Amino acid sequence: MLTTNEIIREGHPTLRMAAKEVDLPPTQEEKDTLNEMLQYLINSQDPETAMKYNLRPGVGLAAPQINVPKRMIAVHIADETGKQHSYALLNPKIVSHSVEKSYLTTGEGCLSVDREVAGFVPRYARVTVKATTVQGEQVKLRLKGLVAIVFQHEIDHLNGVMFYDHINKQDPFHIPENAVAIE
Ligand SMILES: OCN(O)CCCc1ccccc1
Ligand code: NI
Repeated sequence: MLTTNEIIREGHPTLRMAAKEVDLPPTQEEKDTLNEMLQYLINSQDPETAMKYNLRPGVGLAAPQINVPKRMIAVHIADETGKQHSYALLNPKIVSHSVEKSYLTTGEGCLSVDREVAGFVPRYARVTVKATTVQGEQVKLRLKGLVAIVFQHEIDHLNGVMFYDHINKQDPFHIPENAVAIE
């Protein structure tokens, strides 16, 4: 089972690499890895399991974070109605996005970053993502709100981008032009 120890931290070169597209259909090993990434998120959000295995909670995980430079991401997150959504995706791609921006009012963190980095991270308010699920189906997801932010954070990892790369150096708490604040 994946634990937080397997997550590489900033400074590790893999976090700054462009991850490689996964040839379809994925190998059994690739499917297992992606399912383990999703299971990590589910475990990390269960208080008992997180306590038992000392798991740092996360809502998303990208394969480069476990030193696998492949274009695979997992997201496990509740929406505003409290409904849990799980995604285990191969080769996710943002195919279109809003002009409008959004930002998480708490700022962002990262399982690969063992420090607080203050500041707002400008994101697209809405994104359309095309991907292949671990079960092999093509999906087209139209996302907004927190899940849209998480997807952008994860897809950034596939391109060697860290959340703090987006923070305004002159004014970290600069609010992007008429951006949507996500609590
Ligand atoms: O790459 C995922 N990971 O480092 C866990 C944190 C996920 C995350 C946290 C805040 C805003 C967007 C995404
Ligand atoms: Ni991250």
